[in-house]
Amino acid sequence: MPNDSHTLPVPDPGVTLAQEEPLPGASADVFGRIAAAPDDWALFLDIDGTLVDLAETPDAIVVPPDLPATLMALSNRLGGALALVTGRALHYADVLFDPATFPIAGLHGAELRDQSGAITRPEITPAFVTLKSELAKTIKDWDGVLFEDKGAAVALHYRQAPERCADVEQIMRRASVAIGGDWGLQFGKMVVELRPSTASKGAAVMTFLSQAPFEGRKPLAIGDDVTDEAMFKIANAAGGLSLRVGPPGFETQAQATIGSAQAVRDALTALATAARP
Ligand SMILES: O=P(O)(O)OC[C@H]1O[C@H](O[C@H]2O[C@H](CO)[C@@H](O)[C@H](O)[C@H]2O)[C@H](O)[C@@H](O)[C@@H]1O
Repeated sequence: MPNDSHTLPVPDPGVTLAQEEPLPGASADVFGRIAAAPDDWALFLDIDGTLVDLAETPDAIVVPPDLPATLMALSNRLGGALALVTGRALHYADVLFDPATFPIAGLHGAELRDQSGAITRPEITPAFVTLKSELAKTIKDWDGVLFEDKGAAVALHYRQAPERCADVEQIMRRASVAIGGDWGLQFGKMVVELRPSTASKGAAVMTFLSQAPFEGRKPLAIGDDVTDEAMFKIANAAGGLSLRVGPPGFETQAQATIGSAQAVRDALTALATAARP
């Protein structure tokens, strides 16, 4: 009996080309290309602002109940070539998608767990532990400023106190000078972080691409923030595709944009459930 479901296009969730002249290999039909050849592609997915909507605080995000299973189905479809690449600490990200687990890079690439489950983690020095506790003490009376201890990284969030932006930047710049070159500043959405200076989402994507089951596949990187630019660059250089979540018009290395985290989820769901060609 003929099965022509593979001829049904994967719905285009509103992908917009970032450039007037698309880069070679870029296409508005990003997800359709993957649906047509799932064995050729690997997916690298940011979490906050990409898989889940941004929220007032890091703990207030809502993971849609069907998202872990959707990602697992998609991972199976791609032969396991799906990795999360996040600024969150690895253990925190795992909890979000429990019981599903994936290869993952945490702390903007400083931590990495590969397909075999092997984990690499940066050292947390006593000096960094002391610095974190001094930061926590300094901001304890700053209403609305949140301290996020991520182990080998630390974040100060000012989403609930935007008027504290300059104070947060200043204290983190000072902390960066105090701790020295092993840690670097990472700016993000209403947040300033100190993360291991070797951390790079681009380097993490490169590491994954050198290993099974990612090796030999073209990467699609999807993200929404400054930290994701490094993985866009690597995905482009590797002959893959890159999508930035948000409206068009931002300066970005991404080849195209997609409107929202909801649009990303819809596209991934369609991809996970589309019939195999
Ligand atoms: O690389 P990502 O997976 O996008 O992680 C980046 C940072 O995400 C989290 O902070 C951001 O999301 C929060 C929840 O929506 C929001 O309240 C905050 O303002 C955002 O900056 C996370 O808390 C950080 O550790 C990540 O580095």
